[in-house]
Formats: sequence, C-alpha cells, structure tokens
Amino acid sequence: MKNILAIQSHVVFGHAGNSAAEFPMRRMGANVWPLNTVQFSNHTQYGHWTGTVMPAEHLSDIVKGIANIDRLKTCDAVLSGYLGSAEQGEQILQIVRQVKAANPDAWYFCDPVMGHPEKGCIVAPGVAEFHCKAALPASDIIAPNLLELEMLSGGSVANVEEAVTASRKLIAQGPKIVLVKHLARAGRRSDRFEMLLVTAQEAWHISRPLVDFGVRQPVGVGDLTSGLLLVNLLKGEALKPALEHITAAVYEVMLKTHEMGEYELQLVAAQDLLVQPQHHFAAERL
Ligand SMILES: Nc1ncnc2c1ncn2[C@@H]1O[C@H](COP(=O)(O)OP(=O)(O)O)[C@@H](O)[C@H]1O
Ligand SMILES: Cc1ncc(COP(=O)(O)O)c(C=O)c1O
Ligand SMILES: [Mg+2]
Repeated sequence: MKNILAIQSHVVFGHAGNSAAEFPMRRMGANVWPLNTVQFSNHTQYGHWTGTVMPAEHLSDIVKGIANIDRLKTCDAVLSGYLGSAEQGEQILQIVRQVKAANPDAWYFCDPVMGHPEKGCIVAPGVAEFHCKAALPASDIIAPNLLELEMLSGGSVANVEEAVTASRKLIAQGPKIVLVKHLARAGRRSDRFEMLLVTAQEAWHISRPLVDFGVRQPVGVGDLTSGLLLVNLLKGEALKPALEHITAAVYEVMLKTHEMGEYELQLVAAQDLLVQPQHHFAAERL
C-alpha cells in the first residue's frame, strides 16, 4: 500500500480539498493521511463560510508526532493543495524535507491552488507568491490550471503549444511532471474540457465533453483530479493510461453530479464508476 500525506483544506459540508480527494484516493487503493490546513463549514465559492485556519505550527506539530512513532519513513508522497495562509507554505516545505530525509524516494505533488476571485475561490494573501517562488522548485509533480500555469511561468498562454512551452519552463525549475488540469481558453475547442500532461520528453493531450452546469460549476474538481493522478502514478501507471483514467473518472463524477441535479460533487454515488469508468477518452501524444 502507498501512503499519502495530504495537506489541504477540509470542508465539513460538501467537497473541496481533502474533502474532495481523500475518499477517492482511498477508493483507488491508497492510504491517505489527511492533514487539514483549514476546517471550514463549506467551500469558499458559496461566498460565506465559518471555521478556522490552522496555525502554521499545527502542521509541523502533527508531522512531528508521526516522526515520533517512526512512521514518516513509510510516507510515499506529500500532496499539498488549498492553503490557509502563506506561513503554512513554509511549514509544508519543511515537512517535505523531513519526509524526504526519512524516505528519499518520496514525492512532493503540489496543486498550486491560487484562488480565482471571479469564480469566488478565495485564497489568503501571499499564497500565490509562495507557490511561484518556493513550492515550484521544491515539487516533483505540479498540477496548475491555466491561470496558475500563467502565474507560475510568468507569461500568458493562448494555445496548446504555448501551454507545453510554459510547462517545460516549469520543468526547467524543478518538477519532472506537469499536469495542466484545465486548458480552458487555451484549449483547441471551447465545447470540450482539455488537459495536458507534460514531461521533458513527452507531452500528452486529452479532452472530454463539457457537462452543462450553467454558471454554477462544481468545485473541488481540481483537487479530485490531482489526487487521482497521484494515486495512478504511485501505482506505477504510465503517463498515458494515468491521464486517460483520471479524465474518464472525473467525467463520470461530473455526469453523476449533473444527473442527480446536485452542485456538490457526488463522489459517493459515483465511487464505482470512478474506479472503473464506463467512458474512455484516448490521450494523444503531441
Ligand atoms: N466535464 C466537465 N464539464 C463541465 N465542467 C467541467 C467538466 N470538468 C470540469 N469542469 C469544471 O471546470 C472547472 C475547472 O476549474 P479550474 O479553475 O480551471 O481548475 P481547478 O478545478 O483545478 O481549479 C470547474 O469549475 C469544474 O467544475
Ligand atoms: C476550501 C477550498 N478548498 C479547495 C478549493 C479548490 O477547489 P478546486 O479543486 O475547484 O480548485 C476551494 C475552491 O474554492 C475551496 O474553497
Ligand atoms: Mg484548483
């Protein structure tokens, strides 16, 4: 079994951060150690929420406890996502160093959640800068959406070719794998949801149909996508089948959510489809 220390948000109602990724990662066969950066009532795209941002030291305190029972060496990957403060970022990098000292084969998978004010994804000040300056060079795998890719690479990205070039710019600074989770306006077609998986040698493009949710798009899709990719790669899947699986798995969740007329991702209802999707989308090598 692979063990993932998952450091991101927790929402009590609904699905975002660990509340979107923890169950699917377990359902895919990985052990998850959820370490929550915040505990909120609900995700921020409702416009208001209650709850607490964990003090930055809380993160290292918990990891110290795991080190004290000598289990840190069994950690195969650190996954980070939505942070409650920029100070938490510094603690996470310290934790990554500590995990890698205990297990030199462990990976750091960074989902650089930077916020999206127009969509209502609210992130604390300094978090975007933390991802650009500190998390990017420390990561082994990074999974930006289009806006995050532009912020990380320091330039605009208008099409697939530019997205590959921007991803390789990131690779030159640290990570070995870049997942562009949503090509959005830089994609080939506006009626499809497209992603890219890029390494120094390879680039894969994939697309799935858009499900019509109107203006109320489900949240937590990125967190689900990142978690599923990490599990696939930890299981030793090659890039192409890993990308194909996560594309179909997330599509099944979107379809189920739409079919049930819900706003929150229907992860429990779609759990079997998530592991064995009925749809298949073929990735194309660029
Ligand atoms: N098949 C699909 N049909 C319609 N919308 C989708 C589909 N897959 C993902 N989405 C939506 O696309 C958006 C992706 O958000 P974006 O900010 O680009 O990435 P991330 O979730 O990583 O932050 C989300 O609003 C999500 O609900
Ligand atoms: C608490 C929380 N965590 C995580 C996210 C990230 O969600 P997504 O996967 O859609 O980027 C959000 C987005 O609003 C959020 O409010
Ligand atoms: Mg995101």
